[in-house]
Amino acid sequence: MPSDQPLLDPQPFNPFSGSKEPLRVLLCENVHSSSHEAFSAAGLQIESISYAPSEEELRERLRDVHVLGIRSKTHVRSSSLAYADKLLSIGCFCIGTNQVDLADANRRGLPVFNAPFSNTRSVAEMILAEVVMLARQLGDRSREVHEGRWRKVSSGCYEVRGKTLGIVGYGHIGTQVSILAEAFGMRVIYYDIATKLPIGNARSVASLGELLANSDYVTLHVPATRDTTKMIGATELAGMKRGGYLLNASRGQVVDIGALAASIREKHLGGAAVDVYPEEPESNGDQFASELRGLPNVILTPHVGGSTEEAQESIGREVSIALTKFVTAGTTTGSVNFPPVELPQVGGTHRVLNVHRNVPGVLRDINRIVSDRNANIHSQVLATDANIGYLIMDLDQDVSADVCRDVAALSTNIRTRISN
Ligand SMILES: NC(=O)c1ccc[n+]([C@@H]2O[C@H](COP(=O)([O-])OP(=O)(O)OC[C@H]3O[C@@H](n4cnc5c(N)ncnc54)[C@H](O)[C@@H]3O)[C@@H](O)[C@H]2O)c1
Ligand SMILES: O=C(O)[C@H](O)COP(=O)(O)O
Repeated sequence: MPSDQPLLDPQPFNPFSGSKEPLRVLLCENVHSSSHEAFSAAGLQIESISYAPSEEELRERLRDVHVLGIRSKTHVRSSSLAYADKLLSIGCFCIGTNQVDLADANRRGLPVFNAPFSNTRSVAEMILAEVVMLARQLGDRSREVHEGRWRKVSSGCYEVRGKTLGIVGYGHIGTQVSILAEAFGMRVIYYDIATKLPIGNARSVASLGELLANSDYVTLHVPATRDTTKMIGATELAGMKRGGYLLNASRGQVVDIGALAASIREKHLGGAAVDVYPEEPESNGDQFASELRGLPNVILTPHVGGSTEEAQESIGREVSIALTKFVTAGTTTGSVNFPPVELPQVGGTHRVLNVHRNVPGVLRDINRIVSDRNANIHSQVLATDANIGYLIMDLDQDVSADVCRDVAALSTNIRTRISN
């Protein structure tokens, strides 16, 4: 059972990061081994598992873990974080971070990192491949020939040249898809809630409805948010062209799967390519159930949009470097839920890292502690957001442990440690 000591209470100085206890990293969901280099160089001990642990298993494992690495399927909720006494940081070895309670991690002083670009191109290439596969019904033809059935047909099969691709969410992936689609001779329109620079000849449209009504292919590249949940349901599908195609490699909850299956069965849509689902199996070999199984011209893939050797290798390096920079130097640049701080360390000093509640007077209290110890601050930087303040300071080595202990005892303290 978890201890009843929630982390939001001011903690006594926990010297684990300044002591000789080895730091441990838990990597879930087959995070690429390219991550090991940075972790090993920083002296972290690595444990890897191939699956997404359940909430209960994660809570148990987190008791003894300093750094957690996950991909898109491991849910990290407040109920797990509440008792993760040793945890310093979380790395999402992917783009999406909706699987982590980012606000709660922020309040607990835990920066979360991701890899915002490393699998972008892989997703975009898959989408273009699927546009052609849908246009030519290649998924069905391939299955038939595998089954020994020879069906050479042209009816209902088209070129993509001159057709309109509608992109919902014109961010990193959406713009890459836009470039590749134009190279194929497609017309591109897009809809985004933010004003975005059109790439090439792409044109923005004013509403989702306008995009759906004017596209032969609609591809979704939005993040999982409250607004994008079931953003494509029965009404939106009915608003698409008869014979149009829907592609979803964003997040499962963006599309109402029942409505999509009905639209295909009723032959309103000509096909769909789906990579992500509201419920996904936790590991390879698990059974997968969906209303979409067996429907004509529906390509189903097991959330592999970002699963290429190039992307995974690059993500492994990028996120492990960000995590080790945070563990060793407190750097939070690139974190998705923390104020960005990066400070070159002054030689011969110890670095104190403090996360506190963002209320007036904290810096004054901390500087008074340093001054009472007759210590010299070699460098100091503070950054804040609405909830927390994040402070790095380099101090004389002989006073750092005392200062750290006193700062950790402040009522505003969330986490304080010495990185080295
Ligand atoms: N299938 C996969 O393996 C895979 C791989 C990588 C990413 N993804 C998913 O793709 C998503 C997009 O990735 P990205 O790197 O392009 O993200 P991004 O943040 O660069 O772009 C997302 C775009 O969506 C826009 N947007 C947000 N809400 C919107 C709304 N309600 N309506 C219209 N536009 C909206 C944003 O303004 C932004 O331009 C990720 O959040 C992730 O969930 C899936
Ligand atoms: O958010 C992402 O980058 C994608 O959904 C890929 O996630 P994965 O690493 O679990 O394949």
